[in-house]
Amino acid sequence: MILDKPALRAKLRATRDLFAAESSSAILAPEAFVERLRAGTTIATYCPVASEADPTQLAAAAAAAGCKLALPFVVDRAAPIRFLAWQLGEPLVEGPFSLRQPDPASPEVAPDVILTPLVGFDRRLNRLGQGAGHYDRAFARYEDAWRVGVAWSVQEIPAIPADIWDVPLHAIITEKGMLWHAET
Ligand SMILES: Nc1nc2c(c(=O)[nH]1)N(C=O)[C@@H](CNc1ccc(C(=O)N[C@@H](CCC(=O)O)C(=O)O)cc1)CN2
Ligand SMILES: Nc1ncnc2c1ncn2[C@@H]1O[C@H](COP(=O)(O)OP(=O)(O)OP(=O)(O)O)[C@@H](O)[C@H]1O
Repeated sequence: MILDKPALRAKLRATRDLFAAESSSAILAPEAFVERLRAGTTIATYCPVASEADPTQLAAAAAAAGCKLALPFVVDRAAPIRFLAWQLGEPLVEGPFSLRQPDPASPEVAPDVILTPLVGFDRRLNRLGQGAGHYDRAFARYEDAWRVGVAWSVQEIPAIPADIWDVPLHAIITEKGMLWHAET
């Protein structure tokens, strides 16, 4: 079992690249996800880069349910991300790490649901991210938000080595469906 996070990240990114190159699956919105969406609440989604799973169908389901959308805005590794209001189809600007981001003049919003990109996950809903702590810090700031990871099923490994600051997810959605503990 690989225990150090940088080595795990490299292995999982390679697995993800291979899977995305060969597969034409899409991430669809599971019923249990749609049922939890409430009109007027704010859902943070993300714009996928490279071989990341695409959350567009989840964001579209949220918009159809009357939710407001937001996207993360990142300046660099050190600064925390901020969630800015955004609507499907609204223009994006180039950001660091090849990201496409919302207009920086958009208002900052507090998300009720955070759709979270990830590099790896395990069945206990631990996640491994990019290593900058951007989502770990967002989870600490918005501790009441519903934390939903979005990934390809091949990104699952038996156990993610968790550090004390790692906050587990409430649910993970892959092309195979939603993994969650119903009580959360
Ligand atoms: N699509 C997307 N948006 C996101 C994230 C993400 O992981 N994916 N973030 C998550 O925190 C935040 C941005 N933070 C990031 C921090 C580090 C790297 C990074 O080190 N990227 C690597 C390449 C990664 C790869 O090949 O998958 C690099 O640029 O070398 C990327 C994003 C917010 N927005
Ligand atoms: N709540 C927090 N406040 C400040 N720094 C934090 C917090 N949580 C994590 N960090 C910092 O973020 C860095 C990255 O952590 P880690 O390698 O666990 O990220 P990750 O699991 O890849 O997740 P992420 O997607 O959030 O980057 C660590 O240096 C850690 O100290």
